[in-house]
Amino acid sequence: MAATPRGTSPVPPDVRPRLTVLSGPSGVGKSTVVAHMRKEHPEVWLSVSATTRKPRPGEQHGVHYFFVSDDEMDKLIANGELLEWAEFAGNRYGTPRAAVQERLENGEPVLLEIDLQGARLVRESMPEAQLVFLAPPSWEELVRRLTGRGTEPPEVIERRLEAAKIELAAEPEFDTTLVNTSVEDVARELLALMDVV
Ligand SMILES: Nc1nc2c(ncn2[C@@H]2O[C@H](COP(=O)(O)OP(=O)(O)O)[C@@H](O)[C@H]2O)c(=O)[nH]1
Ligand SMILES: Nc1ncnc2c1ncn2[C@@H]1O[C@H](COP(=O)(O)OP(=O)(O)O)[C@@H](O)[C@H]1O
Repeated sequence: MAATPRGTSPVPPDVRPRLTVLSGPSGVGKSTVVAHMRKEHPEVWLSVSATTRKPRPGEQHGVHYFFVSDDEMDKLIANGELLEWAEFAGNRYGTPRAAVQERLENGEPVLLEIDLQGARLVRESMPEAQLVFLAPPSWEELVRRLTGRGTEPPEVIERRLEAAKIELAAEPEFDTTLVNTSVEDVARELLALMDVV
């Protein structure tokens, strides 16, 4: 057996990707897939983002998002408390740094559900992260889902569909693409990618 050089750990480094980023256009089904996955595997930790967007009916502070004012968001950014942040369709969204770091230091898998700009920033700062793109079965189906969700007025849907065109074009930047035809299948595939099952 080869001697272990002094100062290095005899335990091989854990090369499994511990940070997974899930991105994809608004309405593709990211939240639905993640909720399904966590119902069966509550041990999968999802970062809760801060946002200046107003809560939708049923959304809870600290569960779906930390809903913050513009001033509070300014402070989070200025104090370096966000791992990344981006403006999306007129609101700002950011990932609180401390909670993510704590989990990664404990070797726990971490999932971020963030937009394309955020995914690019994570890739720059943490090249070991795996980037997963959730794609719709078709453009028509994406429009149907976003419209059918009924949570945004028409002008907001328009803005999100404009952003979706840019996001769909960026799919080749991602390590893996999952097509959201079946929520159950995608949730299973995502768990496997995260090495949870
Ligand atoms: N960069 C970044 N994007 C985020 C963050 N949290 C959420 N997002 C993204 O912001 C976009 C809009 O989110 P949201 O308003 O909840 O709409 P939804 O994704 O259509 O349900 C989505 O692409 C989210 O993935 C974050 O912390 N950072
Ligand atoms: N595989 C699927 N088949 C049919 N409808 C879906 C599927 N996944 C999600 N949906 C529906 O599409 C809409 C948008 O899903 P949501 O999870 O809110 O998307 P996102 O978080 O990506 O914005 C919701 O009404 C949801 O029930």
